[in-house]
Amino acid sequence: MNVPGICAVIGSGTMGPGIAALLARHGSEVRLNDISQEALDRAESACTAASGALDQLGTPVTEGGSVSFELDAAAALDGAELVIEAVPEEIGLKRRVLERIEAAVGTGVVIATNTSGIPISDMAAAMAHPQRLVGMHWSNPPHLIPMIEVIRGERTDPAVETATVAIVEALGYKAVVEKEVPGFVENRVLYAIMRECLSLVEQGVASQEDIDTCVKWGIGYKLAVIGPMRLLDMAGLDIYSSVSGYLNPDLSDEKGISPLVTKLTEQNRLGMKTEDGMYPYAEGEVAAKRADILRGLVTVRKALSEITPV
Ligand SMILES: NC(=O)c1ccc[n+]([C@@H]2O[C@H](COP(=O)([O-])OP(=O)(O)OC[C@H]3O[C@@H](n4cnc5c(N)ncnc54)[C@H](O)[C@@H]3O)[C@@H](O)[C@H]2O)c1
Ligand SMILES: Cc1ncc(C=O)c(C(=O)O)c1O
Repeated sequence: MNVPGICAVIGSGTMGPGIAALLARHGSEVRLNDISQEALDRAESACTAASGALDQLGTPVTEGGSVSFELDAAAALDGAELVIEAVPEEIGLKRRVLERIEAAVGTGVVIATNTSGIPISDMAAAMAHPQRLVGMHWSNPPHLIPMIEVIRGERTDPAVETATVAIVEALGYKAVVEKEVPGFVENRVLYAIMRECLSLVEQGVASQEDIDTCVKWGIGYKLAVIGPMRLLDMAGLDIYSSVSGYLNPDLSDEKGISPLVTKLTEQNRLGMKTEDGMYPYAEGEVAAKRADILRGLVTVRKALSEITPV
């Protein structure tokens, strides 16, 4: 299976531009749509930056690829063979957008949602043809993280799941096929880590800088090479039993949103997008940090590819 010739990406915030840039790199004519002209203007430079990162990575260019920026959803959807929905994580909004998408495209078109973890069946509830909705959960930044979760809802046609896996593989990425649970696999694991880290900061156990250092060098580096299930074998299951016996009852089981995150969000301190969040950012620092992160991810991915080809 090749990457579809015409793709529409609906929503061009954090995720849309990187997704579009990767599809275009693989030869697709991509229409990136948003309701905000400002978001589309920002998306143009984000696509250029994503394309630069793909150059650094050495991802070959397939002839015929392009990205166009469309305020008009109907124009973006016209002739699309694959539609990827990437609007904000709000089920009511996603349902409305999906209804509009399915009214504009043929019944054979795969409609994928990049939801971070809303069950696909919940989103498909209002669709006339729910068999073509599939979860296609990209990881941020989507043009560099070479793994996509593919999630079938109760009414997703198995052929749509198979076609989505084939598209992921045609992009040179790994597909992880899952049953639907809230958060899917990646965010269940990531949010378990983040819940514990936030709780440790809130309790004053360590500074957030030291927690970042501990996770990057102590856990992140190791897990990138071996994965948690293999790490159990490396550590010894007897050790895991002893430690988890006293540790699990002490871990955070916070059911709500972290009080620290709630406070910052109420102050509109949302992170890099508002140039203030867990960390403050001086003028120009966000662009520099983003460039450092992209450079770091390219370097690490090249190194990891030598031991585990994608
Ligand atoms: N940010 C991440 O790290 C990340 C990673 C993986 C998945 N996701 C998921 O991807 C989706 C998008 O996330 P994001 O971070 O890119 O969000 P975002 O808020 O950065 O961007 C969403 C964009 O959608 C636009 N939009 C809103 N309504 C629209 C409509 N009706 N039609 C077209 N565009 C519309 C907004 O103007 C905005 O530019 C969410 O479901 C999110 O949970 C996010
Ligand atoms: C905080 C956070 N939440 C969701 C996602 C993905 O759905 C990511 C990510 O991909 O990095 C994330 O960092």
